[in-house]
Amino acid sequence: MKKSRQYFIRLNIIVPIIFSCLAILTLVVTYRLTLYSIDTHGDTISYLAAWGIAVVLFTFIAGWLISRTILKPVEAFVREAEKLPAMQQSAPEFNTKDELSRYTQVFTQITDFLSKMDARELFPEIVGQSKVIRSVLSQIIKVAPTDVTVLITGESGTGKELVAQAILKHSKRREGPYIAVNCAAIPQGLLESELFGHEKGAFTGAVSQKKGKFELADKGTLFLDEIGDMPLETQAKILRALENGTCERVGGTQSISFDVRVIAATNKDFVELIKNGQFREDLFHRLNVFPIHLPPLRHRREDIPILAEYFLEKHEKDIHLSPEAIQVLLVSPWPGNIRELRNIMERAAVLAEDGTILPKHLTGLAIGESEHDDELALDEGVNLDDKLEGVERSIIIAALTKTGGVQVRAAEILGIKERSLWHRIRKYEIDVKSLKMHG
Ligand SMILES: Nc1ncnc2c1ncn2[C@@H]1O[C@H](COP(=O)(O)OP(=O)(O)OP(=O)(O)O)[C@@H](O)[C@H]1O
Repeated sequence: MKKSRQYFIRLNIIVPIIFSCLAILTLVVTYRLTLYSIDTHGDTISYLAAWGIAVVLFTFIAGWLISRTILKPVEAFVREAEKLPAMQQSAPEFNTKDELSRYTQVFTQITDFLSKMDARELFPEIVGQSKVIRSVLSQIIKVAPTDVTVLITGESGTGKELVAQAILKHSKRREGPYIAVNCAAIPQGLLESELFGHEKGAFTGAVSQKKGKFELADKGTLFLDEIGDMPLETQAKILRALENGTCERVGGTQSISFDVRVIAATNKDFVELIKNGQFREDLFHRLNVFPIHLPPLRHRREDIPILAEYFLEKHEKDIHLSPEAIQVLLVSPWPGNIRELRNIMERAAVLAEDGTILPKHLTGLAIGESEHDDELALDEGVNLDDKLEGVERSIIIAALTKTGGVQVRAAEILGIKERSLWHRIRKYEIDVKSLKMHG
């Protein structure tokens, strides 16, 4: 049987071509008619008007037919999409708007849904649904498959190493070696020999030749943690090594090539370090190719209840947080960030005898020293509405976490109508499903 040939037609090219042809046709017909009327008839105006109306009608009908043909499959898609349970759950008001708004609404819902699904499926170990965490996940998706150097910044315990591992997991080098160096944990005198290796007898104690981390990470990834704590001389050597793709072992003369992707992290403020002459600006620029910043937990309080439930899930016993405990967690300053939250939850899980964590079980938490000042501080560019919305969002998430995502009960707790809660859930883009998952 003869195979029929298949063509791929791009709508965004074909539609403008069709309409351009129609416009050209209209111009040619009008021009011809004008000439014809002037040559043969005295009553030019009525002839022109009649033909003009005919041409306009023709163009309109042709345009309508074309757009119907194009929009028919779109309409069918939107109708089918609206029937999906996930869509009905999140948007029961599709029929209220005009056609264009309806299409826009459905497409926004679908893309939103897909992006969340994608991120959650790809990074199940990174918990959180704040805007900032979603933006971090989309940055990871973009940068992971490339060989670009990544600089992760953020306070201690914000998840920098977790993010570095997520990048590695989704990179082309995931099968290659992954070498992590904590630059702050290695004594200054030993750091260079750790990074670049040393030859036998290079210094007292160098009883044999040793490969450096750059060499060991060849064809893989080198994670330079706490890079802000690196001494200036080592910084100069790191810069040279990164620029040239080669290094020399301490006490050696031979140049060793390496093919390494660098991910660096620090909890220090580079602006301060550079200003104080503690960090080389050129090395900073060499590392800062793709920056990812992880804000402290107190700046993304909406993630606290989900993270807390996530850490409790790991516990064998069925343990839940009381609403009072959630409120306490929400106002704590969290200087140790997510690491501190994890530790507090682990301790509370042991202390909660009947499976419910109460405020008294949250031992070691800085209650009363709440850094509300941090949140409510009148820093430059403060926006009252944004701050209030952040607080409102956190309270709604706390209620939804408590009810395991059941909106009727959450609305009761909050003393608002279910419909009003639904509107707020949409406004703040709260992912109720993930609360069900972790609740
Ligand atoms: N978004 C998150 N979801 C789940 N667990 C998290 C998240 N962020 C951090 N954690 C957990 O918190 C702990 C601390 O994270 P991590 O070691 O990555 O922080 P860090 O920023 O590298 O800290 P440091 O600067 O002190 O080295 C780890 O147990 C990590 O798994």
